[in-house]
Amino acid sequence: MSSTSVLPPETEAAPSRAAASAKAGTRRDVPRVLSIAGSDPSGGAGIQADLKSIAAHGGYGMAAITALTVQNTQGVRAVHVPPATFLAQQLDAISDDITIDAVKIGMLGDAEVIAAVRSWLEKVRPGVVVLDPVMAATSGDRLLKESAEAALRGLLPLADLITPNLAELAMLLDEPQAHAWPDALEQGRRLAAATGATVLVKGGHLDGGACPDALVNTAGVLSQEVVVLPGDRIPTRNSHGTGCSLSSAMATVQARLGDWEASLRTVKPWLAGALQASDQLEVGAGNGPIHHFHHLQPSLPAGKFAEILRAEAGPDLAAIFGLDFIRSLAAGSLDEKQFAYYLAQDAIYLNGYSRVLARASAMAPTETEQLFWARSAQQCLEVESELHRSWLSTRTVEPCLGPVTKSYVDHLLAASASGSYAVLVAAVLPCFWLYAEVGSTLHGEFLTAGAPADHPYAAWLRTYADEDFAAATRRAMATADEAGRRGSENERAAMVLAFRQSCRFEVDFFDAPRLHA
Ligand SMILES: Nc1ncnc2c1ncn2[C@@H]1O[C@H](COP(=O)(O)OP(=O)(O)OP(=O)(O)O)[C@@H](O)[C@H]1O
Ligand SMILES: Cc1ncc(COP(=O)(O)O)c(N)n1
Repeated sequence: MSSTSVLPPETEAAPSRAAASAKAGTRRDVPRVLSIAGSDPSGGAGIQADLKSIAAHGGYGMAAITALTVQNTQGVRAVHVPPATFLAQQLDAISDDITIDAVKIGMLGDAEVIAAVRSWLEKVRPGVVVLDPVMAATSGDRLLKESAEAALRGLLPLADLITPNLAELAMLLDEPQAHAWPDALEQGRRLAAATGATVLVKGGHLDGGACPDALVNTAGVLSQEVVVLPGDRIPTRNSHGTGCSLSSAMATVQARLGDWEASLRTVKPWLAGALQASDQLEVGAGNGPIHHFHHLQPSLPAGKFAEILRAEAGPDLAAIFGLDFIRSLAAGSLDEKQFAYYLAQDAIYLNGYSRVLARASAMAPTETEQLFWARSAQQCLEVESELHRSWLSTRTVEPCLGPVTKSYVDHLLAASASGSYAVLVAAVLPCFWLYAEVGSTLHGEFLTAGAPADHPYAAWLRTYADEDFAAATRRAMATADEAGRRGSENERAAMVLAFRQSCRFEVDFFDAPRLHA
């Protein structure tokens, strides 16, 4: 974490329990997340938004209040900052007793509060620190005294992630505000270089229909120096508290995943859904709050989305069973050259598929799902090497990448770059599902025929009766069903499209030996 490198040696005191836990690389399914921020009694921003956002991402939320505001969706009427010593006591009371997996810092109000937070951070050194440098409310009212701006700048190197909007970014650098996205990214780079922290540059205040966000770093914690996540602007006035909600969600998800990119890829679609569903809340006449728990209102019952996918796959499954390759494999009359081509392409495909599943693991919202995809990715590589060791070692076949294999893997890689975990899960599903269906049908036919030992493909057909693979398939289907139920209409439509394209590739994959062997 960045604070390790910027803290002066004398502050490197005995690490707290929290720091020890972070150093050990502990990832928590239910992270304990502390928000240090101001109170918004109307519930849309500040501490109240943070606690909802932390809970929405499965964290255990805690709150130390820096300031009380008198505000609603239309504006801020007054601000009261209690003594900073009292805040310091609250912070100590929490860290004396509780291991803190992540901290989100929001409204700080004045320089005394900043000093109290600073000395607590230096003492406790939590594993994840997200700093949202709140200066003003959406309404324009100030939430940080101008005289405290220098103190806020001094706090930045203690953060792992800083999440300024365009105005805050400019203030922190003492530069004019950027209005074009490339200029904002340049400023993000300068802030990252000056602080050693990763910077989340937010496009919420850009003009136009796009609403991108980007992670910028200099410390090599991202896959690239700048990772941009594009996004469409959702036409709503209800943006009160988006910055608060985003930063506390990032703190929570980061404490679980330990990967800023994966965290943003999880949080950004959630935030878009929360903005999209904000109208349902009907709170206030000004800039209303977002719907933090929109994703907990599945519009489909359990199993329904899987049923929809099953219906979508029907024609492709029928097409597979009608293919010469499948019929002659079942009958034992398949040309050996075609079978060898199929095996070689399968090995190449599995290698690409494994990489895509590893990406699903990186994007998974829970550790359980992360583990499932990681195990599946590993199993692909094991099956690939088994293909080489036993099935391909006795055959002479050109190990070249066939056109269908290439297109199929390219399609999966595109889905993995879509930014949507749900779409990726839908895209990888047919390789589990259709393969399992084909396998169990062929295996059943083989058994019905008395499992003839002289069948030239008897050994291969027997591999189809794998209960572990059937269990993994059920798991992948349940994950897709869950992602579909929780997703928006648009996301479900994108899932169905990605799923159907993969089904089509499954058909083509089984037909490829006839055309290309
Ligand atoms: N209309 C919108 N449609 C989609 N995403 C949006 C919209 N407005 C803001 N966002 C997203 O909300 C997050 C907060 O961005 P913004 O630049 O508005 O920060 P902020 O000003 O700190 O937030 P706040 O509006 O709460 O003060 C970003 O992820 C941004 O992309
Ligand atoms: C206590 C508090 N903290 C932060 C904000 C900023 O949120 P927004 O810019 O969305 O109004 C706020 N309005 N109130």
